[in-house]
Amino acid sequence: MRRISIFGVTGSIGEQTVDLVTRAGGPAAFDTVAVTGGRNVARLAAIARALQAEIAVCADEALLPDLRAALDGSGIEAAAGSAAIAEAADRPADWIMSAIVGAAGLVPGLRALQHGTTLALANKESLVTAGQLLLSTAAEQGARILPVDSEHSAIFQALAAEPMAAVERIILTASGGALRDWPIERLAQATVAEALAHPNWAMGQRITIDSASMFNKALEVIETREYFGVDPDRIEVIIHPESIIHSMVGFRDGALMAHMGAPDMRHSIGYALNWPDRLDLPVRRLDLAQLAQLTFRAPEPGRYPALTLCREVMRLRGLAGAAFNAAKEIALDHFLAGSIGFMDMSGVVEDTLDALSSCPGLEKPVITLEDVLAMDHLARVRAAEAAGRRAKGRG
Ligand SMILES: NC(=O)C1=CN([C@@H]2O[C@H](COP(=O)(O)OP(=O)(O)OC[C@H]3O[C@@H](n4cnc5c(N)ncnc54)[C@H](OP(=O)(O)O)[C@@H]3O)[C@@H](O)[C@H]2O)C=CC1
Ligand SMILES: CC(=O)[C@@H](O)[C@H](O)COP(=O)(O)O
Ligand SMILES: [Mn+2]
Repeated sequence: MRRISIFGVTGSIGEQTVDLVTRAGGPAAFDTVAVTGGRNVARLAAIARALQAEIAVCADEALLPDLRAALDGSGIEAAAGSAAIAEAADRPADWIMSAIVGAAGLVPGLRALQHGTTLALANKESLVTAGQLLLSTAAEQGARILPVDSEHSAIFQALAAEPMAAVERIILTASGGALRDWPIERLAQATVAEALAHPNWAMGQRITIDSASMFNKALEVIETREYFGVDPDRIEVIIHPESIIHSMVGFRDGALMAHMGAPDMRHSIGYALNWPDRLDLPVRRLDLAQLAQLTFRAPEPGRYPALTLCREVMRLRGLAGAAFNAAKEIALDHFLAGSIGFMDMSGVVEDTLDALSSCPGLEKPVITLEDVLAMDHLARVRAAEAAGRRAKGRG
């Protein structure tokens, strides 16, 4: 039986992975090694019991007594803290779902690859912060990274029978997010609740706000560059409000191959879970006559400064991705806390990249985990300062 672990099991991607594992038969179909969560220990323990996991780990050390109590009598081990989450990735497994949100997902994913484990990667932040490191580790260990992000799963599937030499361009589709039809001058006033009203996808809070600002798409452009090794000039973004086409690959003969389906992450999660096979999945089938039309429009740069910023990050490479992601995470924390406005998020990221521009190592060609973690820390400090200045300016 295949041994699997699910990191970030209590989140949106984690729960959808549990749904598919459960539909496949749960403990009768998979040996679950580790499940990890952040703070929701009641749900973490319930999933661990249902899947009969060996160990459940929560990120918050203060919640270990609660997790132990919730697992009492089950025989399932309990642990807590980021080191314990990383150690859970050392436990032998065949397949690991990486669905922790943010840069916290990097170390467990890297540890899994160091053991040669197949990594189903939803945590795009790992590729943005340390793409070279993840890919070189996977290559050294003969481990496979299977993309779970819907766009990258779509591209991966379109490329299954084609060499990269045949690729002319990659077109990432974007819904445009909750505020796509707002007048640009109103965006600065957008509230958290307004930015959370995603038109098509039900996702975690952070990625949903990132979708509205298109920081999500900016991360995905970098993710595409890292994962598929394509030149940034060959990566395009198009707004496709229906989110039916999940991305497209353009080939040198002019053909465009589009991956279509209902906006349901269980497709790309299930594809990665069953790969290299294609098995039945419980996703809605498209009724094209009912859909009738698919529409597209170019993103306006003034509405989505993140899409411009990611181009500079790709020009710099090295540790710029780690700085960009960390600054974005801090800017998002401040927006969620109400201390800065919606459009200040891109301002904070831009200020942080400017403040770090003379930093030795930003363009370092070969990066280590220590380099990445140091840059992540420094960028968080600079971004907090930048957010503080903007908060004062508002007050
Ligand atoms: N949701 C989606 O449809 C998509 C998501 N992704 C990517 O997948 C990843 C997960 O997204 P999503 O499921 O939406 O996020 P959620 O916020 O729904 O879930 C995040 C998960 O990570 C856990 N977590 C939070 N902080 C930490 C931490 N510091 N250390 C360890 N675990 C932590 C949470 O635990 P708890 O809740 O218990 O606190 C939860 O299990 C992200 O990288 C996102 O960009 C990509 C494409 C689509
Ligand atoms: C489902 C998924 O992969 C998300 O990353 C999605 O891309 C979010 O939607 P938009 O970023 O297109 O709004
Ligand atoms: Mn995506």
